[in-house]
Amino acid sequence: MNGQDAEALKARLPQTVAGRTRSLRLSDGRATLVLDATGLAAAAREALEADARAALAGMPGVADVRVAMMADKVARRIIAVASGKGGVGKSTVSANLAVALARQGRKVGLVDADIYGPSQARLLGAEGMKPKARDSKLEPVATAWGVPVLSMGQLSDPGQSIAWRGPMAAGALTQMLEGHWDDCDVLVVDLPPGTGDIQLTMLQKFKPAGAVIVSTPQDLALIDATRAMELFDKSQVPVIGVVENMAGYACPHCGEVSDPFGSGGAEAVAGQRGVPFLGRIPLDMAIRLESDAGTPPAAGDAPQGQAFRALAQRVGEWLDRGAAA
Ligand SMILES: Nc1ncnc2c1ncn2[C@@H]1O[C@H](COP(=O)(O)OP(=O)(O)OP(=O)(O)O)[C@@H](O)[C@H]1O
Repeated sequence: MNGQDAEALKARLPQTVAGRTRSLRLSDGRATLVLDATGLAAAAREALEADARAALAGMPGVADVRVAMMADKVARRIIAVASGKGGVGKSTVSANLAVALARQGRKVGLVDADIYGPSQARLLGAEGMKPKARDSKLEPVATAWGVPVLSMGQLSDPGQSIAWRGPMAAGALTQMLEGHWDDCDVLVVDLPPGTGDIQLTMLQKFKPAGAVIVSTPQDLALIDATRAMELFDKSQVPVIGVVENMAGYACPHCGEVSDPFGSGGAEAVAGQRGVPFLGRIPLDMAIRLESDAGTPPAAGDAPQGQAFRALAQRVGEWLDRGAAA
């Protein structure tokens, strides 16, 4: 082994590789390089490794190249799904976004923080399953879709109406977010509508990496969506974009598409605020029926899952851009 030779090789590495080099050894013509891939998305990691191999292979005294990649534990990123108004389909979007992101091969968990109507256990077919506690932390409930879930609904008995007041709700949110999420690197959080205590706890204690805003095309929903965006802006949480739900209704009998709530409003609002428009999800009977049955449309390949898969594609690209930055 020759330390000086290794130093000479290191000096000739391109800057992108040198900046991530943890160690480089040269022994009997074999260069062994350890790279720090912390925070890099898969494609960026592969590109880094290819650059390193190409650079070392052409250097004097190198007959063989070994590259090892290591990464510090990547911080878990929270995606908050929010709306200004109730009933716009925020829970449906959260569940399907989480399932579609998991289908991309990501480790995704779902937190249902909707104190007014926790519905994630039903949407993911995990109704009646109670999380256990281990080392005084909650163990998320596994679902058939590879997305573990913790929900406000699981923390109270079914049918028991709980008046979650501020501190109690904030405590429950904290318990859920501090659960055993193990290898989940993305947590989708279904927030209650509006701008109340849960939102404040979320923003102050567990700052989300970004927020997805759900709105229907109605004017009223759009005004409220703008308010929700302002809250995230004030807290310097980037708005990943706006989704328009229940846009366009295809009549199951004649196929004619109508727009019961108007159309295009969410895209216009996104444009005004300079945030991306993430797409339209049609008002589709199949979405409601599958959601009620606990089989999220995004888990299948039928057309009613398409808009959710497209949404997850855009959110996934946003996550990868953040990871590579
Ligand atoms: N694109 C859609 N097509 C058809 N039905 C939908 C669609 N999106 C949501 N729904 C239905 O609308 C109802 C309300 O949706 P959801 O519970 O997701 O809304 P929410 O915004 O989370 O409501 P809340 O604020 O009450 O929690 C549900 O019955 C759901 O199945």
